[in-house]
Parts: sequence; C-alpha cells; structure tokens
Amino acid sequence: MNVDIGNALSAVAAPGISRAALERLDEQVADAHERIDAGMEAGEHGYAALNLPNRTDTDEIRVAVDRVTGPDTSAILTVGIGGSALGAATITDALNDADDPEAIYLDNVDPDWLSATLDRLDLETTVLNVVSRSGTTAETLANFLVVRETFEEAGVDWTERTIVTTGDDGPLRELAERHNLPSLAVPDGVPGRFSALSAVGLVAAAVCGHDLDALLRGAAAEAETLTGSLFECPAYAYGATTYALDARGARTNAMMPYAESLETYAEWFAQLWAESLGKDDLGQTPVRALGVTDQHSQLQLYRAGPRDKLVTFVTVQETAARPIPDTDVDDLAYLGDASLGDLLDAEFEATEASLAAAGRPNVRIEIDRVDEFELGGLLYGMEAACVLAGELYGVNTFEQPAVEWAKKATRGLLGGGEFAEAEAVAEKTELRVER
Ligand SMILES: O=P(O)(O)OC[C@H]1O[C@H](O)[C@H](O)[C@@H](O)[C@@H]1O
Repeated sequence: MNVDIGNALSAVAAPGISRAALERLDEQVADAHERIDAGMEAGEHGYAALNLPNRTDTDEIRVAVDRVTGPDTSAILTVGIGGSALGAATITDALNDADDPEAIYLDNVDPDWLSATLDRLDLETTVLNVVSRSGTTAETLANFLVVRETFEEAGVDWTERTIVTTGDDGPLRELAERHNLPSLAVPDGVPGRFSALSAVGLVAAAVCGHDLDALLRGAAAEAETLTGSLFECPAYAYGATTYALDARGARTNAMMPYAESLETYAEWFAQLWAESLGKDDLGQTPVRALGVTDQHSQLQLYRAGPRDKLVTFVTVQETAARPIPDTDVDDLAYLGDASLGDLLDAEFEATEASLAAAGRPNVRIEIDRVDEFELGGLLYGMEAACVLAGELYGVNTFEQPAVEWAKKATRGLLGGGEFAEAEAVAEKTELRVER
C-alpha cells in the first residue's frame, strides 16, 4: 500500500501537523520501531502477530479444510465474533464472487436473524467453521450449540463438516478432540484482532478457494517496509499521522474505502483501532464510512461539522471496466463518455479535494487492486500502523480489559456465577418517559 499524508499537513488542514513536527515525531517513530522490532524478534505477546506472514502454515490450513469441503460445498458458516470473525469476513467479502461458496458470519445472537439465516441454507453442503481464541465466548458457544442442534434436527452429521480454530485448551479444544474434528490453533501471542493472517482469518478464505499464499506474500512485502522512519514506511506514516492528528484534536477517524468489497474492512479496522488504542482515556474513535455511498450521508458533517475528525480514504487503482451507456438526454451526455470506474475515481478525487479545500485533514491509502496480495498488505499495514500508534500513545495495545466488565455482567445475569458486575446492572439510574 501507499500512503499520502499531504492533506494532513498543517499547511493544508486544521488540525494538521507541520513538517517540523513530523520530523520530530520521526525520532519517536525510530524508538518505537526498535521496541516493535525487539518484540517481534522475541515473539512477545502481540508483537508476534507481525511475524504471521512468515509463520502461518497454509498447507496445514488446506489439509484441515479438505477434510470438510467437497466440490458441492455451497456455503461456509463461520461462528465467531470480534477478532474471530472480522478478519475472515474482510477477506471473503473482499474476494468472493458469485461462483464461490457463500461466506456467512454468525457474529450476533439475534434469534430472528440466526433462524432466518439457518432456514435458507442447504445444510448438507454447508461447512461449519467455529472460531474462538479463548474457546469460552458466550455468543460464539451459544450460536454453535444452536447451529449444531439445527444440523442434528435436519439429519445432517455436523461432525463431518465442522472445523474448529481455537487455543490450546478450553471447551472448544475439548469438543474438537472428543469428536475428532479437524482443528487448527490460534497462534501463541496473537490477539484476536491481529489474527486475520492466521488460521483464524484464513480458513473461510481457503474454503472459498482464495490464494492464501498470495495473502501472506502481500503481508510479507509490507513487513519488509517496517523501518525506523515514517518517511520510508507507509504503515508507520499512517500510524504516526493518526496519533499526531488525534493529539491535535482529530479525535475521530472515519475509515472510508472507495470499494463496496472493502466495506467489511472498515469494520475490521474499527475493532483494531478501538480495542487496541482505546484505553487510559486515550484513543481515536474509529467510524465506518463507505465511498461513494456516504458522500451522500456523512460528508456534510466531515466537511463542515466540528474540526475533530480525520478522514482516511482507501482507494483502489484498478477496477472492473463497466462503461456507462450513452443516452440522448443532453444533461446526462457527459456520463456516456465515462465508465463507472471513472465516476468512482472522480467522486473520490472531488471528495478528497473538497475536504482539503475546507481545511479538513484526510489521508489517502492506495492499493493497486482488490486481490489477495494487496489485501494481505493492507491488513498487515494497518496492524503495523496500530502497533506503532500504541507505542506512541504508550498504551497496552494488545489487551482489552474494558470489554471484560460487560462479559462478566452478562454471565452473572444468566446465572453463570457470582459477579459483582451483574449486581450493578440492577442499580441503573432511571428517568423514564413513557408513551
Ligand atoms: O476469539 P474469542 O476468544 O471468542 O474472542 C472474541 C472477541 O471477544 C472479546 O470480547 C474481545 O473483546 C475481542 O477482542 C475478541 O476478538
């Protein structure tokens, strides 16, 4: 990926960063890089994720997947949530076409939606992919139990078509062993939201026939760029710029890919950014947007609302050729000389310029096309950017203790143990207005 931070400079935007401040920040980037490099070298928790391009065994994934797939595989149903769903979903949503098995992600426990999803699937030809790093996440295990029962009720042997990815121990690991299911391990030291380039993110891609090695090659090429300077490393340029802009008031980061196929990528980015950096009263709020759709929904606010935002564009250089047909309506004649890709490009350039003209900071991330290689680079680059930003903020990038509170409260409410957090739920302050 390439990154253009020109529109984040204070010469263009407010908030913005001056060239001199960038030079000073680059010294901090050099120190942070040393720390990251040492963490990678030692395989330390979290930093180990940046070693995945050279560590993930794609043959092992393919062998496991071969045990549950066949030429008639019509769908892959992934049961997982957060980091155990969003990386895989980003990849299959970006790369799948109509001929590939449908990739579905059960990352919610909404009973209406779950039932409707299961009702429309041909379970005989559906692969079940259960993913949980901890093996204990209530939503994932509850959904799995419901799905398993649905298979049984339909007379379909779920053990023949289920693949599990989980940690070395825990309830899911036990279940995989008891039923002799093909199973893969979440690699040591890799938090869920950094695991897209491991079995966690790649099983669904393998079932859908995508080139896992090209994904990893793209990530490895991005890893090669990690050096001690933001001026030489696109990932660090992005991480350092977002950090600097946040410190200067851009508290929100709107991730806006200009490709429908990258909509889920913005969701993945939101978890990466929020859970990694949102601690100690610090962190930039990620917002999901989509070009061009959200030009007609959110752009007004981004251009004229409070000066508390950075807009991050992701643009794709090559898109499919799809000419716009000629028309005899005079006012629309200009469209006939263009393709939909030309229109998309023009809309992106106009939006980027409109923000700059209003002095609103924005950053452009460019990828050549939406394919395995480029996507691997984008995912890796954003992870490295996040790790760098975490170093600059001085937070513990790889934990998410604040999420635990609600997990305990939920468990307590369902009778799964004594938790003080559950009692706090009953103490809610009310000021109700009823119809
Ligand atoms: O993979 P799992 O252990 O099931 O965890 C799934 C997700 O749930 C948690 O609540 C964390 O906040 C996420 O970081 C994690 O990705």
